Amino acid sequence: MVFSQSAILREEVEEAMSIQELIKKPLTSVPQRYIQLHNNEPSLLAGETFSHALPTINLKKLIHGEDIELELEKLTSACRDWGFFQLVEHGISSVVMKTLEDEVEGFFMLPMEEKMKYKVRPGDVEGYGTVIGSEDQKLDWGDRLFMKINPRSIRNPHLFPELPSSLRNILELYIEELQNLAMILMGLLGKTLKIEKRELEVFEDGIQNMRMTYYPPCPQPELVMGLSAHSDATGITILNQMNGVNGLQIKKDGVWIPVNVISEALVVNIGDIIEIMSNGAYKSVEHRATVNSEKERISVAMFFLPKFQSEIGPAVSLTNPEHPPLFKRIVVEEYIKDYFTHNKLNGKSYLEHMRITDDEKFTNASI
Ligand SMILES: O=C(O)CCC(=O)C(=O)O
Ligand SMILES: [Fe+2]
Repeated sequence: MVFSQSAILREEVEEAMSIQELIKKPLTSVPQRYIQLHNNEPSLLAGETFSHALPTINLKKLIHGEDIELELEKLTSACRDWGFFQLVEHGISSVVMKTLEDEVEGFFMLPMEEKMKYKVRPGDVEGYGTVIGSEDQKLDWGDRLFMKINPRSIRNPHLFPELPSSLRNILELYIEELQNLAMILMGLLGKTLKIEKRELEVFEDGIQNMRMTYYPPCPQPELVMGLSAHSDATGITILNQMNGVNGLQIKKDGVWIPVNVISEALVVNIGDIIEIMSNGAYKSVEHRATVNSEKERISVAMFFLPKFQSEIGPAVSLTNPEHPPLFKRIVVEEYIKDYFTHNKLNGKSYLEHMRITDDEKFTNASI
């Protein structure tokens, strides 16, 4: 009796942790906990066209092309007008991309007992499954593994080091390649913003986190959200929509628009920290992941932040009496701690919390 009760309990826990487990039973309607009313916001449907497509940036042309100034101009407007772009010719080989896709898919196909070894532990933000804050919290339609990756000393011993070795090996390679790519991009962003080079040094050997997500098909996709609307609390994020299934949407001028997958392209987006450092010249953009009724979607997002002990705030080279700082200065460690207690995934609310209010401007001016 005790055994069967605990078996039921385990099943319930596993269902809350994993949509893959939930949909093993025949399911014609979505359980209440997953229903999120998001359809009252205007959005473009997949077939509809938006007057401009998300910009595509060619990294090779940006570095070795014939007209680098023109490419830099394209990058500037992509960051300023969109906060998001597709990156092609990024230098990550097709073999690495394909191996990673197979290995990440392999992870989500592991039996539940295996994946539960990595489950989010009480009070933790890392691991497999959803961080459940309260009983009435709405749940997203996606199974995730979130891990801190760099510096190595912050790797959680029961997560990355314990992953199947073939997944770990390809991840090590991908993590390093993306770290190099992120630094190249950061340098280019600095150039377009005219931020002094040393102000971006905070990103060298900075913090790198990773979220792998498996979004199973859903019988009523219009009622759920794969990943709720949020902006990323990062410098930049590099997203790999690895199995070619659409689902990402970004909010542009108040309208949700779909980002179509371009084979082997990576999607780069500006996070809250670059919005702060650029003093609002580049803005982080709200985005979300939708799901569909036919095919699972798999993505890996890599997040790049400055070093723990560094301080972030509007770049000194961008602020002057005509352009006063719009955001507070804060040490990264503090920023991250506050983020996880204050916000989670909730629009751009955390960035707003960093904004210097009119009252504070007045107080500062009167000191
Ligand atoms: O899976 C996606 O398309 C979006 C992922 C994302 O935005 C995130 O992990 O922060
Ligand atoms: Fe995101």
